[in-house]
Amino acid sequence: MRILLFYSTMTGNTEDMAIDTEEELINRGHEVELMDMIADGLPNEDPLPHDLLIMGTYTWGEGDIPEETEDFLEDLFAYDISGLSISIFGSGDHAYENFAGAVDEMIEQFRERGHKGDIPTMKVDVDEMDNIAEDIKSYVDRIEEKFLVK
Ligand SMILES: Cc1cc2nc3c(=O)[nH]c(=O)nc-3n(C[C@H](O)[C@H](O)[C@H](O)COP(=O)(O)O)c2cc1C
Repeated sequence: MRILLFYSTMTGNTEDMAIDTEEELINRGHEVELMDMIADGLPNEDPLPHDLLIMGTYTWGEGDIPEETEDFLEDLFAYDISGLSISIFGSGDHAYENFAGAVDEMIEQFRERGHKGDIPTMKVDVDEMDNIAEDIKSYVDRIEEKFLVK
């Protein structure tokens, strides 16, 4: 599959998850473009021709989507995303009431804009960040089960 993988990060956890996910996807033969939501932004071209759009975000405030992820979504929602294959992951901290709440908020926003398909997700706690290999493998398993046309 041709995959666009975007992430936003403040202290690097979500970036680490994005890099490991990219590596796992490449090892399985997929073509991945890894991009930073702030530094790279959404390409001017229509993102729809890609087979899959994966987005990673941290959570801010009280379960909120960080501003840079919001800005990215605003650009993305200029397109008709209703039929887009998407997946969302996030890093969070169970010390907060709303664990990785930005992931759920993002799903809500996609639903509000007419996206009806399944959205595979992965959430990882800051304390588990040193040991994410299994999380990443099972996440990519679920992505392939859902989207890979055999
Ligand atoms: C001010 C602040 C608010 C946060 N709020 C939440 C939250 O509501 N839920 C959560 O799961 N994590 C919350 N976090 C934790 C971050 O999402 C977590 O540390 C994450 O791994 C940071 O990702 P990054 O390293 O990619 O920037 C918050 C962190 C800060 C500094």
